[in-house]
Amino acid sequence: YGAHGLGGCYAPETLMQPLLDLEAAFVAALEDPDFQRELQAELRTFVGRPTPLTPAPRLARELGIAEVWLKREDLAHTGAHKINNALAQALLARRMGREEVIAETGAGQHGVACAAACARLGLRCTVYMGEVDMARQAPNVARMRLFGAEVAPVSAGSRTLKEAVNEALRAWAGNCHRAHYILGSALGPHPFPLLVRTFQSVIGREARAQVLEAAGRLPEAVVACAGGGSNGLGLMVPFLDDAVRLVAAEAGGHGTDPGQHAARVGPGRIGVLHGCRSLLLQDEAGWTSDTASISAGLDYPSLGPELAALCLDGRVEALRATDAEALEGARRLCRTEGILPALESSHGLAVLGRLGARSVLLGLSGRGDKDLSTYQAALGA
Ligand SMILES: CC/C=C(/N=C/c1c(COP(=O)(O)O)cnc(C)c1O)C(=O)O
Repeated sequence: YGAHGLGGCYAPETLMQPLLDLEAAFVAALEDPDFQRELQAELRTFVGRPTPLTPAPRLARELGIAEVWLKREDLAHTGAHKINNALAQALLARRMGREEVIAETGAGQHGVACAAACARLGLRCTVYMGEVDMARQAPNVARMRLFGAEVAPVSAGSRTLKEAVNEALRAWAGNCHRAHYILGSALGPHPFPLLVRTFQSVIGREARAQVLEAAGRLPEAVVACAGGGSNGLGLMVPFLDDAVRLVAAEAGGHGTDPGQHAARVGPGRIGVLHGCRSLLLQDEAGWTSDTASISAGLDYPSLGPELAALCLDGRVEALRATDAEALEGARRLCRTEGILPALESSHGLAVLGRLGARSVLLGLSGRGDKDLSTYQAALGA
């Protein structure tokens, strides 16, 4: 992707053929009317698409912005955008004759989405999740198990998303003829970044049509939080050729020193992690740095290669919101519009007031039920 040659397929020999098979199956499925018909029917009747584009006049007034629109992925089934990709990849897995799915999760939303899609399609599901994330997103662990998935605790390293991806990739490498690995963000070895952004771009196609219909023109700015980059790319890709500012909000954590945040644009340098070459938080010796964020879904040292390339090429502006600013963004949305956002989405809310834009469309990537204990502790709910 982009002038910096990001992306690629840095995978062990044993995964090369499964990745080639996946790319071929993906291309064939996209061209298969039956696959598309089933995917569209499931998105409509199981996921509940199209998700609404909600005007937020009271939030806008408090921020001094003329218009704020919210693309409501929090209202998709399981409570976040992750279901768009998980369902499509589960349909693809079944089409490839795979009987089981492996996945990683940080915030638990991707894990819940995979567990729900696998229950729906009759596939076995194993989700790898860091022990730290299992504690801070406990409601999602319960939901995965209720959907019949096995949640495999990961106790290595920082016990968050990075290690969960390591374990999921390792498990897939040892079982790649029977299992499909549903990678949850626009990351990983090719074709995963392409697959995920393609399946997530339904968000932006809907939002662009909805805002033209409701407002009669495009917004000045389109904003999304960025962990691996899937909800951001899904929302922004259909706007790439428009004269619209595109803004990605990264996790500013609780400081600017290495290990205190997960802001890759700026502090990150190009490196390889989890099969793809992209912006990566790393030390001088090239060891991946620790990260920190109040939101599990943004707490990851690398940014997906396509969104990283768009940032490096200047098409997407990367801003960062600290833990405290994200909490304030969540509090403000709750009080002005009666919507409880996921901590990840709250990073997008936190930057709206800084843009100097008259009209803004924000991707609300998920709901905040999973974060209630954090909100209660921080906001005294
Ligand atoms: C795949 C690991 C990321 C997860 N979630 C990331 C996430 C994100 C960040 O991931 P991207 O959209 O891929 O940047 C944003 N919003 C919500 C509600 C999220 O749950 C997860 O496991 O649920």
